Amino acid sequence: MSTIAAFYGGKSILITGATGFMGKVLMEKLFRTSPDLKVIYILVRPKAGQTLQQRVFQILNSKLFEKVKEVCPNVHEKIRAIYADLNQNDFAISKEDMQELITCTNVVFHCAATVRFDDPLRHAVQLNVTATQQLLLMASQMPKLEAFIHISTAFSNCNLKHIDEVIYPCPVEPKKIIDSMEWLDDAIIDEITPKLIGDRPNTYTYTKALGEMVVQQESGNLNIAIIRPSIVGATWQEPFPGWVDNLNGPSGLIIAAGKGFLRAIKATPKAVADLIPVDTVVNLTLAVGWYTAVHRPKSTLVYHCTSGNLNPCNWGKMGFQVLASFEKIPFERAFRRPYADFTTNNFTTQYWNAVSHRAPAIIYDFYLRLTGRKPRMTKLMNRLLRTVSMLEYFINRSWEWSTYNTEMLMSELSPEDQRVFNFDVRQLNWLEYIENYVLGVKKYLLKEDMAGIPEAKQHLKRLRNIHYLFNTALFLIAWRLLIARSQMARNVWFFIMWFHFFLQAFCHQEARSDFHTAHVL
Ligand SMILES: CCCCCCCCCCCCCCCCCCCC(=O)SCCNC(=O)CCNC(=O)[C@H](O)C(C)(C)COP(=O)(O)OP(=O)(O)OC[C@H]1O[C@@H](n2cnc3c(N)ncnc32)[C@H](O)[C@@H]1OP(=O)(O)O
Ligand SMILES: NC(=O)C1=CN([C@@H]2O[C@H](COP(=O)(O)OP(=O)(O)OC[C@H]3O[C@@H](n4cnc5c(N)ncnc54)[C@H](OP(=O)(O)O)[C@@H]3O)[C@@H](O)[C@H]2O)C=CC1
Repeated sequence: MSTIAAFYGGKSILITGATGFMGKVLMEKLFRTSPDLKVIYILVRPKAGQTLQQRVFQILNSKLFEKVKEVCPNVHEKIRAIYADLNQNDFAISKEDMQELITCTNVVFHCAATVRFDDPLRHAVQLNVTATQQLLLMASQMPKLEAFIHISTAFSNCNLKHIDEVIYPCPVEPKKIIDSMEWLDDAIIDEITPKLIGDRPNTYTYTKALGEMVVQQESGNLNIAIIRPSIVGATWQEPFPGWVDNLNGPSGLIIAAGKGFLRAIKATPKAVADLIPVDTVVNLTLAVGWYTAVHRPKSTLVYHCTSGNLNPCNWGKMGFQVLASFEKIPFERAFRRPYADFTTNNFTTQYWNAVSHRAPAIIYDFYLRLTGRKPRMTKLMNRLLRTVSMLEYFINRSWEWSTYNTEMLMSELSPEDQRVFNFDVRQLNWLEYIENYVLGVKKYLLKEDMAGIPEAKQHLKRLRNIHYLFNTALFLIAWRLLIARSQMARNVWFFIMWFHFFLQAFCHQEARSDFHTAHVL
């Protein structure tokens, strides 16, 4: 019998962010491994016209929860959705609900956050810092509380190259930031944001760092731990491989590449792709909950949930494998054939953006106009390129995260716990994982049927033929109109062709050698 699973038996557990990507997998695993737990309280807000009950119903009836319903048929009785908005004072929780939460909760998992990179500082502070402070205040009044687990990110200190499992101070105290958000107006906040975030790339990483400081300062007598996952990806094993339900991290780019919208990206092939499957993060989180409650470490321990130092993969290898997976598992109705060029300098990035992204979008919009339809591709492409530019910071650098606490915890687990709550990322086979990831994106995000694969392959063949035809036609028209008529045009044309092929050869050479070395590495 697993000691960790037994620990959660009979417990009342409070989860924030339970409707999010990680929160759902956390709930699923808890119900599946500890079906005798007493209750899971989840703080939920109504969203997109759905009531709390409708949101919970949708989660419990999703594919993710199929196995849970077998082992815990009364799961809907054990989940208690509490109306809450983390942006409001006291989270807008009713007095009765608050009383119940304070009296009964044994373990808190704080997963809620805004994970948007472009959130205004005021909003990111409210959710990632102030809400954490308020939750800690609530927790300090819970007489039965055994552990409080805070989910942060491995990138909260991405301004450093080597990151230890410690809480690093920020130059301005979180309390001062929280206070200033109350009286500064939006224009001033926007003006001081770059100065406050300093050498971090966005408000997300900055406010997650402030959130950790708040945890340290407000911990009081609580048993607290912080988990820092890196880039959280689809499930590796549990409840089944490849499950994913949002576009964050690599998932959105996998779609953009598979549908042929994104064919080149500014990424360093040799940089470490520190991806971590969501079920690995959840297993570590549950193990940390148990360890913190039972062993009560004297100080707040930080656990890095990363893959880079134990089982490194790089972006070159990942891109290569994603592309290889599209051969077997093509997406339906692709705009162009999937292709991936990794470039490392701004000039080639601009070149590919113009030639591979913007030009085809303009031509397609022209075609839509000609056929009496509304053009939309240029707008879509601009949004995609904006998204890609926000992710570039993370795919052109490598970080080293030490994992002493995580490894220490692994050695503390019984063989049974190591099996049931496996977070040993050394066992992960990247090629298999990425193929399942692409399959999961197709099935669970795009909701495409596997039966459509032969037709998708046919479509890609047609696109290849259109591509050849288009290039040949373009060449013949140019030749007929210009080249045959004037010597000057001929010279210019030969120069352009030479320059184009030289650039292509140069870019391919650069991408290929990086790709090759990265793949070999
Ligand atoms: C040549 C190709 C090779 C392909 C190889 C593929 C493998 C390489 C993968 C590389 C991945 C690198 C990922 C690095 C991530 C670092 C994560 C750091 C860890 C964390 O702790 S953060 C948690 C994760 N958070 C995020 O990922 C949030 C990122 N998203 C945002 O901040 C916002 O969505 C963004 C990007 C600012 C866009 O905002 P906005 O313009 O307001 O638009 P929307 O959010 O409404 O979305 C617009 C549009 O874009 C789609 N979308 C959203 N996110 C992504 C995404 N990550 N990738 C692609 N597309 C995305 C969204 O669905 C919308 O589409 P519509 O069709 O509805 O318009
Ligand atoms: N995904 C990743 O790559 C990584 C994530 N992390 C961390 O993991 C944690 C979970 O992330 P993830 O699951 O991916 O994020 P999601 O964006 O999928 O989920 C965020 C959750 O927070 C909830 N939430 C946001 N605002 C409010 C609010 N005002 N009131 C109540 N609930 C709110 C959301 O609720 P709703 O459904 O109503 O919007 C949702 O349940 C976060 O702390 C994040 O920083 C760390 C590293 C990487």
